[in-house]
Amino acid sequence: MTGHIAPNAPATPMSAGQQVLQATGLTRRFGGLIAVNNVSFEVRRGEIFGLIGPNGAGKTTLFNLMTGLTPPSSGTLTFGGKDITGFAPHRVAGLGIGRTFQNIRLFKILSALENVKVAQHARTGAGLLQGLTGRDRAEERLVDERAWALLDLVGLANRAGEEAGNFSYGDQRRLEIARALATQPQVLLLDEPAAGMNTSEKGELTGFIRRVRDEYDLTVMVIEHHVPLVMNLCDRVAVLNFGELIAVGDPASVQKDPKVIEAYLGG
Ligand SMILES: Nc1ncnc2c1ncn2[C@@H]1O[C@H](COP(=O)(O)OP(=O)(O)OP(=O)(O)O)[C@@H](O)[C@H]1O
Repeated sequence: MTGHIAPNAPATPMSAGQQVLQATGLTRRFGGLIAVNNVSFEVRRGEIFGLIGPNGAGKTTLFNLMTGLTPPSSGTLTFGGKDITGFAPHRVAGLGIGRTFQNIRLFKILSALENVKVAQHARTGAGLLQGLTGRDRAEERLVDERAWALLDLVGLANRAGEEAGNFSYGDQRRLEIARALATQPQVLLLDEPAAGMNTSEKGELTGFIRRVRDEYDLTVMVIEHHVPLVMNLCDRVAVLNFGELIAVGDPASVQKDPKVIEAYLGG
């Protein structure tokens, strides 16, 4: 593939299986509600790490804590051994943690290609206008080449000129992933990537996420309600319930855990 984007170089080189992210006692209160309660876990380099739990369990809040969108009430988060607790979203993104959102956040009136290009310029510090007009020709050519490569990866290169708002949910979610990859992450956080997808799109998602992980040398965290997909896709799964982490482990053991069955999976 041409125009492959090298992932961010970590501050300290990390090898497969080594811890990339570490949450220690992460807690977030909203008034009297504890949305995330003293959560500790680690994510290892190269793994696909699932996050499941009932509605309102705190999954998206945990992603928001990990990407700087919401500051924690207490606890710490390290990335590649560096303490990033309380860092603003642009700093977290700049260090190499990219994400997609549960509610799709594409620029609906921009084309697929423009959406990816804007994200690349956001990474290089240029604003939206510069993102669309470019700063110099050499850089613009590189940005263009990378954007096409990303659209190719997510299967949308033949629709590069179409407005994002016209795409199906499944295509919009794939475009969001291309846009997140344009920020050159080492870790990619996917918030409900299968939401709104039809059965065949869901069926293709596992292979697609694995391919993206392999091709871009990523670590992936994924929130997903579709249990068969999570169990098939993930190397390890964490389960939240009322803000608390009630289980972490490989899919088979998590599925058998009585606490998880009672809270989420049902009898
Ligand atoms: N900004 C906020 N202000 C107040 N309460 C919030 C805020 N964000 C989240 N909450 C509350 O925190 C709890 C956890 O919400 P969160 O969205 O993280 O859960 P979730 O597991 O992602 O749910 P879902 O599966 O439905 O998306 C919920 O009770 C929610 O209402």
